[in-house]
Amino acid sequence: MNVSVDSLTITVAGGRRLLSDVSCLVQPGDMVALMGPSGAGKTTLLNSLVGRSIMGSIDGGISYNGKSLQKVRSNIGYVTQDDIMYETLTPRENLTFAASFILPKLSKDQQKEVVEEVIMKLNLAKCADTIVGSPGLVRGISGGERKRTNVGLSLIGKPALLLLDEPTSGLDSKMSDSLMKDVKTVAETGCTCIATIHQPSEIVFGRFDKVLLLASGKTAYYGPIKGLRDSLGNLGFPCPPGTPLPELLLDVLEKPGENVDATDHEKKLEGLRMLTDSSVKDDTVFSPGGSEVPPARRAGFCGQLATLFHREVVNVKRNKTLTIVRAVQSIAAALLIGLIFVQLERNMSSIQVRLFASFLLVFTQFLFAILGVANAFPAERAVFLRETQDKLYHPAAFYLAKVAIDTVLQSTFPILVVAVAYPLIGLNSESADRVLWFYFIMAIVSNCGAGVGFMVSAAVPSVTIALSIVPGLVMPQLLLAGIFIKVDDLVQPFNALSYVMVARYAVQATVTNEFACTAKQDCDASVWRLGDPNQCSSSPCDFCCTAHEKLASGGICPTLTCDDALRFLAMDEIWPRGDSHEETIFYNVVALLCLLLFFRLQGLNVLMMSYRKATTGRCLPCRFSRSKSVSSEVSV
Ligand SMILES: Nc1ncnc2c1ncn2[C@@H]1O[C@H](COP(=O)(O)OP(=O)(O)OP(=O)(O)O)[C@@H](O)[C@H]1O
Repeated sequence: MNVSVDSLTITVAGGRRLLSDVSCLVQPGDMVALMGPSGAGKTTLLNSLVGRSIMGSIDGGISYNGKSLQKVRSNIGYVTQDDIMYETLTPRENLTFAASFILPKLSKDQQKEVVEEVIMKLNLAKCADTIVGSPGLVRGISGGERKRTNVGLSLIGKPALLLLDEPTSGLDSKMSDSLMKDVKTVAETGCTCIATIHQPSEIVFGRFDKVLLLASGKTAYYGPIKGLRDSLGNLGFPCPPGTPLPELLLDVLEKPGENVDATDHEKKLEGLRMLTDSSVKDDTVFSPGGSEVPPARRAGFCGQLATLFHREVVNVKRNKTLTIVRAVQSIAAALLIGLIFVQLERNMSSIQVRLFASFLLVFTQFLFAILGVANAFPAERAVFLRETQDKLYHPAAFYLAKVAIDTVLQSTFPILVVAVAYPLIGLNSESADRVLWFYFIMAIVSNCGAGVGFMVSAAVPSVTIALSIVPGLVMPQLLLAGIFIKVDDLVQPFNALSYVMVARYAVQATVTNEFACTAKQDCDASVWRLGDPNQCSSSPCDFCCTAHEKLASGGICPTLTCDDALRFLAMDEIWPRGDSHEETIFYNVVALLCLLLFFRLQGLNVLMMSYRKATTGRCLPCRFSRSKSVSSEVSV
């Protein structure tokens, strides 16, 4: 692909110019090194070339075979500086999933052939079936192999333009040379390659055809590398024999030392710029050209969804430890709560204790779910942002696949909790309905926790930030659930806030479920309200009084039936409430489902905002943005 950068100027707020009148023409098959001192504008230029988030006004433009970026975006491969990929998958699996997104028209066998070709081209055969791993955490492939896999992900679609951001950073000289040799092989197939590079060795530098030198956002030189050492010598720059050319170039761009005449140095730099100008202004070179590049087709929404779903299943299977930890956590919490509240008596004091036990079970599910997601998603967020910026799939497809698998997982853990804690505590098991309702409420709470966790972790870039936000979201659930103070007695705005608390509806539903008993025929209130506390255990009523309780209540047991218990807990004044226990449970479950839907939709909203922010520098779509600044995607 032919890339023509024409007087590109990027100005950010405050009038600072990141790039100033940068021009160059890169021909198909050229391998160009983008060099300059730190802060010279290399990354800014590379980001502009791929339309990544740049806040500022852009003058001039970039065309690709004479076309705009939008028309050719899918033909551009961008290798980010960080090797962002699924660490639980092998290089072959990462490449295979990429092929499913990028080459949907090809059969599975043809996609496999492309993957194998990339593996061969990048010398990945030896490590193709080893887990990528995470440096310092999970042993996996080497740094160089990760880097090559990262390059491979961009090569799957056979891009016509390959942009690499510091591909050799973190690699030793041997690995760097081996990688750039591989990139050269790609360039030789006609792919235009542009790479930012920091102090390459002479051998690595020699693999490039041209160099674009930037200094303070301006072009210092653009042209062939061959003969450059002689040109520098002719211009009067000192070129001691044996000094590597990249080092010489960076020295040339550095501010002159005290012993050097600044005007003379500036004159020499101008001479270097003149060399550039002669090649850029050459009409024959600047004419739009390059072979026609057909736009690469991406998979449709359903195809994306199927691949993402498959990848998520594999990812969850590989991340077994996380799932096991969450399961063990659920069982341990259920066991602990079950043993603390073991086999509650059916006396008055147990009424309040049943409320606490139900709340604790609900609360721990919420907490585990929110923490689990907030801990795990930020690592995936980086992959999501890279892949959506490369237009591999729509953010909604990613979210749907993720939510589908997550819903199954989040609904599984409460089974363990109910199986362990319910019989241990001796909660209402009058009928199977009671147990099923309890499980259903726990499952929704767990999903709500995951929904909130997702909203947080989709918004922020790191686990640390996500985890520091979580307590702020969990505390209100604890305080406004109606456990410590009845929700009706809460002062404003806490009362209003309690209407959006998962814990409020979960407690109301589980407590109503617990005290939804069938009235006992043999319970004669007139007898048992004044009855002998010593016979408490033989009371035919739902609840009886101990001697202390009777004494404290003035010699009368106020609570005998399940309905009395609900009145005692002020559950007869809750909102929402139906005419029967079943209706009340149902309405509270509907409220929980509404909250769940809200969290899940907000999760998608936050994910879309993160995607837009990474792509265009704005959170809102263009039609909602009042900003006058132009993003690279719009103007380039
Ligand atoms: N959005 C922005 N607003 C203001 N200044 C910015 C913005 N983005 C980048 N800069 C500044 O622009 C200059 C060029 O940044 P850039 O990242 O392109 O440099 P670089 O040549 O890639 O540097 P390095 O080699 O250190 O990565 C830097 O001084 C940077 O601080």
